[in-house]
Amino acid sequence: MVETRLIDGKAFAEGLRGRIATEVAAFEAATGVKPGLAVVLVGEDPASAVYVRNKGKQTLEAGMASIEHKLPADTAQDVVLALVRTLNADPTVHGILVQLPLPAHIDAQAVLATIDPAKDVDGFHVVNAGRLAVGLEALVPCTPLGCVLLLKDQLGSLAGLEAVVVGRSNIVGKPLAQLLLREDCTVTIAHSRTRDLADVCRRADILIGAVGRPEMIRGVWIKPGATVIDVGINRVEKPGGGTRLVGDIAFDEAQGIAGAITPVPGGVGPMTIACLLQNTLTAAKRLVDAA
Ligand SMILES: Nc1nc2c(c(=O)[nH]1)N[C@@H](CN(C=O)c1ccc(C(=O)N[C@@H](CCC(=O)O)C(=O)O)cc1)CN2
Repeated sequence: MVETRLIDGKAFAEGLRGRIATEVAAFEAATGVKPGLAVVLVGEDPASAVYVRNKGKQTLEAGMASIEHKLPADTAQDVVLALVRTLNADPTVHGILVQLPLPAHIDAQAVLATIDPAKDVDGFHVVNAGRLAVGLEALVPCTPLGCVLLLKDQLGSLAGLEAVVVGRSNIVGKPLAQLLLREDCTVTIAHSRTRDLADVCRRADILIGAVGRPEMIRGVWIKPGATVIDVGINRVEKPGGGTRLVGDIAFDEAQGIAGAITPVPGGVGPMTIACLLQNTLTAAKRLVDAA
């Protein structure tokens, strides 16, 4: 039985946001440029509205400019594309983010492909995905970046460690596997259709749950002492009524087996917005250097 440490993503993200604010102030003093982040929200999804509000608030707290565009759910795709093109051409905007999911009538890939890759602070554009895959400088997706920052803080060097990523989304699973490869991990991408998933997970020194299924990864699937990162944010019914958030990992079962684990909430989630701010500053620096 090992003692399982809790990885406090909320505290880590707070510290990171403080360091970013210091860097933003120094950058603005040196260049006269205030980094600007434009966020586009289409529709009234309540969770997305909360995330966008938090992004705006934390952007301002970091000393950057926040530009919000809220469009009704029935906005035509061409209108969204035209807005993105306007933001691409706006020199006061250094980062552009279109909140996902988009309403069903809008082709998300078409919208993401319209964002200038130099301002693509979500790192979802195929140019940034490709640059990450071939080892070139890229803007990288925020949630995977947050996972790697937490892992390096816990473990130092990740070189040679066996990492299993359960989940193959373009937003988390695939870019996270690329980032872990860049850290010299031995990486397996598994998913809900992987044969003998429990055995595959048991190989992992680093186990990542990013499959979007509540508590699918059981405690007995975890190698004793492994570092476990839970990317899942699933809202489930409570027995007595109401709802609560759970991750993709059965958190209670992991106690006494995992060496360390992120909680949900308060683990990976807060790192997503902190890394978005980091990417916005990086994009602003590169755009100013390139001008
Ligand atoms: N364009 C994007 N869309 C979406 C992204 C993204 O990175 N870019 N990720 C998610 C939503 N998201 C940010 O946009 C996000 C999700 C969760 C959190 C977070 O801090 N979660 C808290 C719990 C919050 C709650 O109580 O519901 C936590 O885990 O502690 C931040 C950002 C999908 N869309």
